[in-house]
Amino acid sequence: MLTISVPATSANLGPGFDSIGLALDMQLTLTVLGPSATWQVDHPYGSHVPHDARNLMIKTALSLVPNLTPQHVQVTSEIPLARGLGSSSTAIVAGLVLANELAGAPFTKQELLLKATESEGHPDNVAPAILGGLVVATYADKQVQAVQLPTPTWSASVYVPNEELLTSASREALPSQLAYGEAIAASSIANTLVAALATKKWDLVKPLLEQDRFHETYRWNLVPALGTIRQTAHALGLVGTYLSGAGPTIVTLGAQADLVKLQQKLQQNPALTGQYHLLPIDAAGVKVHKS
Ligand SMILES: Nc1ncnc2c1ncn2[C@@H]1O[C@H](COP(=O)(O)OP(=O)(O)OP(=O)(O)O)[C@@H](O)[C@H]1O
Ligand SMILES: N[C@@H](CCO)C(=O)O
Repeated sequence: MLTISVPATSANLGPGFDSIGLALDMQLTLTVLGPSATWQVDHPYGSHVPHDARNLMIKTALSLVPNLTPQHVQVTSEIPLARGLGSSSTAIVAGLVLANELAGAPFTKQELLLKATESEGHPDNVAPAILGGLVVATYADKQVQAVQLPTPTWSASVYVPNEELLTSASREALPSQLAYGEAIAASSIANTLVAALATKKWDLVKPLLEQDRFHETYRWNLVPALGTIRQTAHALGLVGTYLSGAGPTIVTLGAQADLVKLQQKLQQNPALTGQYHLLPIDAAGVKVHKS
C-alpha cells in the first residue's frame, strides 16, 4: 500500500510575501487503495470538490504523468480549504508525489518543486510542504531556488475563521504597483527578517513578523481577526502575529506556554467564533510510506 502525507503550510510570515513559508504539523494523507476503472477520490471535503479525475490532486498527477493507470484513492485531512493553510498546495504536492511514485520515481525533489511552484503560481507554500520546516524560495526565469533555514523551536497558534477566503479573492485586494520607495522599505524589512531567521535572532524576528508592507494593509478589511488577535497578544506582551498566506487564518509564533495563554484570552472574545489549533512545526515535509 502507498501512503503520502503532506503538511499544511503557513505562507508569508508577514513581510516574506510569496517567498517565505513554514510547514505545520497538520497533515493531508492520501492512501492508494488499488487500480480502478476510473479515478475515484474519497475525501472529506463534500460534493463541491470533485471525487473523480477533475479533482485537483488527480489533475495535477496527470499533468506530470499523463498515462497513469486510474486508482481508487482515499484522502483524510484536517486542513481546511481556502483558509490560508496551503490546502491547494497540499493537494498539488500530493498529486505530484502520487504520479511520481506510480511511475517509478523518475522525478527528483527539485523537479517536483518546480512543477508544484508552476501549478500554484508561487513557491511559499509548496516549498515547505515538500522540504519541511522553514523555507525561503524564489521562482524566476522558470527556475525555483529554495533555501531551508533553521527550524525555530516555536509552536504556532492558529486561529481559523469559519468563512473561506479564496486566494484569488484575497489577491484581488492587492495593488498592481508599489511605489519605489515603499518597495525598498518593504524589501529591507523582509531581508532583515530572513537574516534574523537565518541567524536565529528570535527576539528580532518576532517584531519583524508584524512589519509587512507588501500585503497585510491591503487585506486588512478582509481579515478583521488580524487586528483583534495582534492587539490581544500585545496586551499579553506577545509579538509575532501575522496573516497566514492569503488569509483569513491568523498565526502567532512563540513558546507553547505563551500561546496557550493567548488562546485562553482569545476564546473569551465572542467575536472570534472560529477554530483554534496549537501546532508544532513539521520539520519533515512530504512523506511517502510503502507497505
Ligand atoms: N485536497 C484537495 N482536493 C481537491 N481540491 C483541493 C484540495 N485542497 C484544496 N483544493 C482546492 O483549492 C482551493 C483552495 O485554494 P486556495 O489557494 O484558495 O486556498 P488555500 O490553499 O487553502 O490557502 P493559501 O494558499 O492562502 O494558504 C479549494 O477551494 C479547492 O478547490
Ligand atoms: N503568498 C500567497 C499565499 C497564498 O497562496 C498570498 O499571500 O497570496
